Amino acid sequence: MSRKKILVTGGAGFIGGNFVQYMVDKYPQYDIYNMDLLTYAGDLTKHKYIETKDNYFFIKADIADRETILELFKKEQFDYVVHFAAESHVDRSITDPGIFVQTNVLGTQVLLDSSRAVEVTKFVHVSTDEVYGELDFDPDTFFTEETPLQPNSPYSASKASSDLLVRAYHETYGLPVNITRCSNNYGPYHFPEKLIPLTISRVLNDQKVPVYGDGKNIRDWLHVIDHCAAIDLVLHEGVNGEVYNVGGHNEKTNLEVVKTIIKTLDKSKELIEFVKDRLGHDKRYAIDPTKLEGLGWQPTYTFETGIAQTIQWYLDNKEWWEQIISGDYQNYFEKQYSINK
Ligand SMILES: Cc1cn([C@H]2C[C@H](O)[C@@H](COP(=O)(O)OP(=O)(O)O[C@H]3O[C@H](C)C(=O)[C@H](O)[C@H]3O)O2)c(=O)[nH]c1=O
Repeated sequence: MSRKKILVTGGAGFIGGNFVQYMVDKYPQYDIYNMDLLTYAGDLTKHKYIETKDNYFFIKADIADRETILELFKKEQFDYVVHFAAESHVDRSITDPGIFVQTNVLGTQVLLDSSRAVEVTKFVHVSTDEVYGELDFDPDTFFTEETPLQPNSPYSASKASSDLLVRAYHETYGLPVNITRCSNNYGPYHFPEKLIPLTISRVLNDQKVPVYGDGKNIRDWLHVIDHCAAIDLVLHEGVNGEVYNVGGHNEKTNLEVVKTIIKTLDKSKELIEFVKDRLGHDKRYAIDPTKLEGLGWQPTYTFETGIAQTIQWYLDNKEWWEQIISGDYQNYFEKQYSINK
């Protein structure tokens, strides 16, 4: 039997990158193709260790480049596609929504057409709980797979649009798909524009941490490795056409998260700086993962164990994030900071 070919889009990013490493290690019998455009959030230095492995391949390409992608699919005849590639930062979508439509919506449609052309065995579309909109602060309410889509930001609207295209390709053409919708991920290689790595890196450098609004917005934190295990499970066991929510049952206010990091690093709360709120800032995300648990998934990290491991990782891998924050990122941060001031 020939070896299975798995295409992972966005495998130079945070979640996709962790997934590529997870799959290369776990499945020597699969060939893992990491396809990424290497935009500002993509970096290959994280893959040094797997680059020497026989079952890892890298392709630089733009998912929205129809001709190139279709040609590539015809040449490689991928068996499975796991689609992470996306513009993912909500703040950036508020200042520059166009690229989110181009990559997240158009790019997904190109991949769907290409997957149809070579009749892939499975297309897993990695999405987000933000497509459901926001919950209020009632702790007994959760997003389920039946919650209507009510995205609020240009980012979540672009992800909801791509989810609907994936659904439509299943309904119309019978493409074997799954959609996964995760809560907020954290862990190694998280790009420092996002709350947790931004806080860790700034606190380590004794710099102020901007907290939007009153800091009471709630996110449900999921360790990236638990997320990778969930996607692996859905890839192999997911029922075609189904959506699976992935959440860690770790709801925290942003202020709790920031204070935990400051305390763990033994720094002062004076570093917290309350700034203007994000436009259309969703109040609360929380996921009911019962359906996925039915396939046998359980998170292995609590927020407490996961954040301790993550902080330690950032302490041990200063070189990785220092090289990022000293580049173009600095301009981005200053611009964003002045918007929020
Ligand atoms: C960057 C930043 C954020 N925040 C607040 C805003 C949010 O309430 C919370 C987390 O923000 P972040 O931008 O890290 O993540 P979300 O906007 O929740 O979205 C993230 O989780 C979902 C599931 C995805 O799908 C997104 O791709 C992913 O970026 O902290 C601050 O208070 N200060 C800051 O400097």
